[in-house]
Amino acid sequence: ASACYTESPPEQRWWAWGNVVICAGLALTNMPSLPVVVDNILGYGVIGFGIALVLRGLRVHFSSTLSWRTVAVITAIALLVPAYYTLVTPSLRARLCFSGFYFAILNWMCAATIARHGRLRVTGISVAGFSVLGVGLLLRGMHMLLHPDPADSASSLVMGLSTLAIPLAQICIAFGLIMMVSWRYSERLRRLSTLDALTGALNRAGLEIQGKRVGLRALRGGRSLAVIMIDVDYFKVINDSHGHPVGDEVLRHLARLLKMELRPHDLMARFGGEEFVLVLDDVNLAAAINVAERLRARIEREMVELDKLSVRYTASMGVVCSDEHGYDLIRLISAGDAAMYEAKRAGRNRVVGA
Ligand SMILES: Nc1nc2c(ncn2[C@@H]2O[C@H](COP(=O)(O)OP(=O)(O)OP(=O)(O)O)[C@@H](O)[C@H]2O)c(=O)[nH]1
Repeated sequence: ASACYTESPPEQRWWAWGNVVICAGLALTNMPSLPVVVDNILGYGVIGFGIALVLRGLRVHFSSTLSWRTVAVITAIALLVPAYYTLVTPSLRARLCFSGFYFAILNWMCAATIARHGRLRVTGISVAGFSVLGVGLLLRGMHMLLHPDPADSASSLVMGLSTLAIPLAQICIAFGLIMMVSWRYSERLRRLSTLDALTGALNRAGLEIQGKRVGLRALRGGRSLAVIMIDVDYFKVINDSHGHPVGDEVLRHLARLLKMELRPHDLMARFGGEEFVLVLDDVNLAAAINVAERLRARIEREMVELDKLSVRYTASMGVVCSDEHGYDLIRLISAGDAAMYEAKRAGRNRVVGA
C-alpha cells in the first residue's frame, strides 16, 4: 500500500496551478484601471495558459502529456488575437467573441480528453462540467456576435444564465477531478490488496471475494463449479539448485501459462508458495479433469528460458467439483488439496479427480 502514497500525483499539481493561473487571469481582465496591455491582452493570455495547464494535468492523469510547445501555442493564441483586436483593429466586441469561442474550445478539449478514456460513471461529472463551461462561454461569444453593443448585453438572459452556469460548472469540475483521482487510488489499493505481487494472480483475499461471487452465481444458475489445485513438483529443488530468483521466474511462468489457457471469467489465485487454485464456472468433474490434464501436459512440455539457463518443471493437480462436494469454496479447496496430495503420493506430475 505504501506504493500508493509515495508518488505525489502530478496531475493534481497541474490542476491546482492551472486554476490559480485562471483566477489570476480573470482578475486581470476585470481590472479596467490597469493599462490596456495588461487588462485586455495579458489577462486573456494568462487564462489561456491556465486552461492549458489544466489540460496538461488531464493528459498526465491518463498517462500521456501535453508538450510545453503546445502549452505555448495555446497561450500565444490567447495573447495575440486580443492584442490584434486591441492594438491593430480595436474592437471590444471581436475580442469578447474570440475569448468566448476560444475558451469554449479549450474546455471542450478538456472534456474530450476525459471522455476518450471511458468510465463515465467515474468521469461523467468532470466531462459534464467542462462541456457546460464550454457551452456557457460559447453562448457568451455568440451573444456578443449577435449583439451590436457589448455594453447592453450585460443584463441579457443569456449573460445571466451563463453567469450562473459557469461557476456551477467549475464546482462540478472540481468535484469530478477529485472523484477521478480518488477512484484511481482506490483501484490501485484494491489491486494491491487482492493481487499477488509476484505473479499477478489473485491472492487469498482476492480469491475469497471473487470466489464467493462466482460460487453464488453458479449456485443460482444451477451450474457446476470446479476447482483445480495445482502444486509445482520439487519446487524446493529448483530454488536450492538455481536460486530464489529462478524459482520466482518459474512461478511467473506458471501463472502466465495458466492465464493463457483459461477463459476470461475463470479465476486463478496463488494460494501459497508454489500452489495455485483455479475456479471454473459451468464445468463438471470430467471436463475439469480434461482441462487439468491439458494444463499438466503443457507445463511438462514448456521450458522456462532464462539468460543462461533453461528450466523444466512439472506440477501435480487435484480436481474437485460442486456436484460431489457442494458449493462452499473452502470445502472445495480442501477436497482439491487432498486430491492434489494424492497425486503427489502417486508419483507427482499427474492429475487426480475426487
Ligand atoms: N522462489 C520462491 N520460492 C518460494 C516462494 N514461496 C515459497 N517458496 C519455496 O517453495 C518451496 C516449497 O517447498 P516444498 O513445500 O518442500 O515443496 P516441493 O519442494 O515443491 O515438494 P513437493 O511439493 O512435495 O513436490 C520452499 O523452499 C519455499 O521456500 C516464492 O515466492 N518464491
